[in-house]
Amino acid sequence: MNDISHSPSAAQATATKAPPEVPQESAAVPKMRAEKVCVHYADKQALFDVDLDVPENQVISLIGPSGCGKSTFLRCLNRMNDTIDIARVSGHITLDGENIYDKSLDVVELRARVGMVFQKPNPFPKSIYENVAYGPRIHGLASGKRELEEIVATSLQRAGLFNEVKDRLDEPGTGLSGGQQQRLCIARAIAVNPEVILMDEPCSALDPIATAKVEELIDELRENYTIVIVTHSMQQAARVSQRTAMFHLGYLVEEGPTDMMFTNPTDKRTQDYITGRFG
Ligand SMILES: Nc1ncnc2c1ncn2[C@@H]1O[C@H](COP(=O)(O)OP(=O)(O)OP(=O)(O)O)[C@@H](O)[C@H]1O
Repeated sequence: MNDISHSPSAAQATATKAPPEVPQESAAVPKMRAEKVCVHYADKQALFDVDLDVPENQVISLIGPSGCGKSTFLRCLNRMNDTIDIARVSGHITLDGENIYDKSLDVVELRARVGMVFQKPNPFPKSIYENVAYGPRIHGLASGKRELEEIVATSLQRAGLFNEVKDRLDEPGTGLSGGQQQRLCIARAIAVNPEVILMDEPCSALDPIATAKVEELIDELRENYTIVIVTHSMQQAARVSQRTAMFHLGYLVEEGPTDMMFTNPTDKRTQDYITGRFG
């Protein structure tokens, strides 16, 4: 991954314009920042010079037609593309200002800080308890059995699942309903204290009631976590996210407050996509 020099940030530009006598408020520093991110799968380029800020404690939706690169971009944020042999990533991505592609960075640690929830709920073939306890145990987050039990209970509570499973924690996670399994996967992600949660179409395999529960949960989680969600549902993007980024053919078309993106997008491709003309 190359570090690329870049032009002054918007924050710096704004700072230049501020009257000198007014104390400058520090501009909101993004939790994550992507600059000039390109991804190739072998010879095929899937992302072109993507610049995107991920604001802290907000939900940002990535939208766009199938194959436009949303999941590829999402996977850049916790280096999941490293697991794809033919994938090559260039550009610069930071988490709290730190280059996540730095050679000295521990990728396991990064993936604990930037957790991921996948399209299809994928609990381990273990008990509900073990699904949640596994991460904290391998990351050494609990000093003993009691503390581990507390982490499991708190994570299940935060994922809105505790009351439904508290009496059967030793039953298999795979025995839960699809929606419960997805909330279990969210509890598993939360259990290792992430700062950012990446969600790749987390509701696409769920029915409307389970979807509503997960959406409600996403809204609650925003208080403590930064969330990036890939979704095909315009309604879902509108319901859960404060900001929306529109991708098309590997390019980031535009990004802005969700209500603006859905009522007054500046790019015709966004307009066409949200009105169902393609995708
Ligand atoms: N593992 C891979 N190997 C080769 N090409 C890939 C791989 N993953 C994605 N691609 C290609 O990269 C491009 C972007 O795919 P990506 O899955 O990121 O798009 P997407 O917007 O998330 O699509 P969808 O909405 O259908 O999930 C597509 O052309 C896809 O075929």
